[in-house]
Amino acid sequence: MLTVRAPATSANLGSGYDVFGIALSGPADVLRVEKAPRTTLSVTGAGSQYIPEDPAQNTVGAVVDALDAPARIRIDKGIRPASGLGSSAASAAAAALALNELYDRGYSREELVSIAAKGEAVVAGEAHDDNVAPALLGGFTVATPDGVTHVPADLQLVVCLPDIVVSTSDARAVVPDGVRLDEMVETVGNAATLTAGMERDDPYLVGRGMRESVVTPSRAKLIDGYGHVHDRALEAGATGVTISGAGPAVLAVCPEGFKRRVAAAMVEGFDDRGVEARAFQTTVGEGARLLDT
Ligand SMILES: Nc1ncnc2c1ncn2[C@@H]1O[C@H](COP(=O)(O)OP(=O)(O)OP(=O)(O)O)[C@@H](O)[C@H]1O
Ligand SMILES: N[C@@H](CCO)C(=O)O
Repeated sequence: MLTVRAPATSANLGSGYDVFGIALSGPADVLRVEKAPRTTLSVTGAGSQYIPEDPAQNTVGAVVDALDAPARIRIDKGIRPASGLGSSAASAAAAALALNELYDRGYSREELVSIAAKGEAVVAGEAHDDNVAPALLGGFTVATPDGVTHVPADLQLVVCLPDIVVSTSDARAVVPDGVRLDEMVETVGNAATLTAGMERDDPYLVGRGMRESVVTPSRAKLIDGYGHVHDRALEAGATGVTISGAGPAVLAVCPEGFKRRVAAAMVEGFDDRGVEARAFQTTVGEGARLLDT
């Protein structure tokens, strides 16, 4: 039997819609796999009542098929589904790493990204690499159709998860079909600033580079209290705040020593609007890894 931990991830980072992602040091999913003549699945933990145990409807099923690796799989969810924290991607990434090892398939982590993305296609309808790439590689990732670029990064973060459910498909439905040239110029500038900030572990550059004015404002309407929480986090010292993935989680980048007060301000901000929320004080973290059993 093999046990694998795969982390939550935060996609987009504002200016990198469908391209940027980071691994978080927590929370995480844990998968246990052992060889079996046919695949069976059991799911426990956060939001498990909403996650199908039929392999055909779960992100890990497509990974099993892609690696031709039937197994008895137990998923312990640390990441609530429909959170904006890459819940479905974490299970897919963990399955890819675990089954590759269990069946000695010999794929590199980079190659496993597109295999894990097949799992994401099961729930999202189309394959996005921006959560599975950091879930497998860790750090900051830039996923484009030409491949994934990986940058190790060291940043202090808070993610605040309100008690609201936003499915990725609903959040994609509100994204505008096109952008104006001035909006494109602004986004390119911010995305470049963010990338330079990741290279330098600079929370001020990263925070500034997260600004984005096309996708984020459209999606903010799906998250009760988002504008207020955004402002409260900045007042508390965050250098940048945006929607994590498709939401409803909200991501804040913090200078050293500010996470506690930013986390409290974000939870209070949602509470001001009558929404329960919990905050995770975290960092940019490593990708999926095998655990000793
Ligand atoms: N192993 C799995 N873990 C979590 N959700 C799963 C899994 N397999 C299938 N699903 C389904 O995927 C959907 C959640 O995916 P969705 O992409 O909306 O959320 P997310 O992964 O938290 O978000 P995001 O991609 O925005 O970070 C739910 O309908 C859930 O039942
Ligand atoms: N880039 C994706 C992440 C969620 O799968 C989105 O924002 O819709």
